[in-house]
Amino acid sequence: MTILIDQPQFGVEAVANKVDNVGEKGLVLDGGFKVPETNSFGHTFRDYHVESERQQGVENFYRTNHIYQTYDFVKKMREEYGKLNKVEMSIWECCELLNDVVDESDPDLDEPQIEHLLQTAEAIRKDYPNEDWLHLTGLIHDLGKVLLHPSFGGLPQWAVVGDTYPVGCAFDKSIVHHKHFEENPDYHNSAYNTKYGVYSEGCGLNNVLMSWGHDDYMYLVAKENGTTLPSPGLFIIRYHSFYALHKSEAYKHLMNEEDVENLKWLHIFNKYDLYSKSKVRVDVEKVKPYYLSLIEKYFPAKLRW
Ligand SMILES: O[C@H]1[C@H](O)[C@@H](O)[C@H](O)[C@@H](O)[C@H]1O
Ligand SMILES: [Fe+2]
Ligand SMILES: [Fe+2]
Repeated sequence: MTILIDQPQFGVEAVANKVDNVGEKGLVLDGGFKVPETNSFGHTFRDYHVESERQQGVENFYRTNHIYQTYDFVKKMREEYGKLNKVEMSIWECCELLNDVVDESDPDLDEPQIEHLLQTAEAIRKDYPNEDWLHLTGLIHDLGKVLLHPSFGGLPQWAVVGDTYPVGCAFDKSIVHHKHFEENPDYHNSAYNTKYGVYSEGCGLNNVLMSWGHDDYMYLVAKENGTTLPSPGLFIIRYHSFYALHKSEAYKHLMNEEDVENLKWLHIFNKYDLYSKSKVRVDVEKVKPYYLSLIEKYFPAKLRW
C-alpha cells in the first residue's frame, strides 16, 4: 500500500513512508516506478567496462576528467563561475538550451538532455505526487550542463559532466576508472593524497571542494538567486553525481548530521535519475504549464547565471 504524505516533510519520516519491494522484475517502488533490468543499449546500468558503442568514448572522457580535476583547478572555477555574470535567463529558457546537449560521460543515455530532465521529473511526480519541490529538483538537477554552451564559456565535457568526487584528499578506489588519477598531479601531492587531506572528521560536505561540474554550478546558481527549495533539494542538485558517496559509501567520514539527513532524499532521487533514462519521450508541451508553475513558486523570473 502506498501511503501518501499530506504535508511536505523533508526528513526521515517521509522517507520511511515509502517502502521498496523486490518484485519479480527487480526493484519496484511503492508508487509504481519499475526499475528496468537493462538500459536502452541492452546492458546493465552504469557498467563502465562492458563492450558497448559508448564504452571507449566514456573511458576517454574519464581519463581526461581525472587528469585535469585538481584542487587548484576547482578553486579557480568556483571563483570564476560563482560571479554569476555570464547570462541572465529564466529556468525554462535554460531547459530549452539543453535541447542540443548530449553527455559524453553517460553509458546509459545518448538522448538530448531535456528528455532526461523531463523523464526524471515525471517519474518522481508519479510516485511522490505531493512533493512538488522534488519534481522541480528533478527538472533542474542537470541544468548546470549549460556550461557546455558557448554563452557560458563552452567548457569541455570533462569540466561539466560525469561523476563527481572530492579534491584535496585521496581519490577513493570506488570512483569510476580510478586508475587514471595516477596522471593527476594531486595524486602525488602529500597535502592532498591522504584520507583526510585538507579536511577533518565530520567537517560537513559544504566545506569540501568537489570536482568542478554541473552539480556544484547549478547549486550555486539556485542558492545565489534566492531559491526557496528546501535543503534536501539543494543537496540533491549539489551531490547527485557523487556516486562514491551515495552508492559506494565512501567519504562518509566527511559528512555532518545535516548531510546524513539529506542523503536519505538523495538515495530516493537517484533511482529516478538513473533508471528513468529511456527512449520513451515526454510530451514537452503537455507538461510545460505544470513545471512553469513550480518554477514560479520556487525561483525568481530571471536568474543570474
Ligand atoms: O554520466 C552521468 C551524467 O553526467 C550525469 O548527469 C551525472 O549526474 C552522473 O553522475 C554521470 O555519471
Ligand atoms: Fe547529473
Ligand atoms: Fe541526471
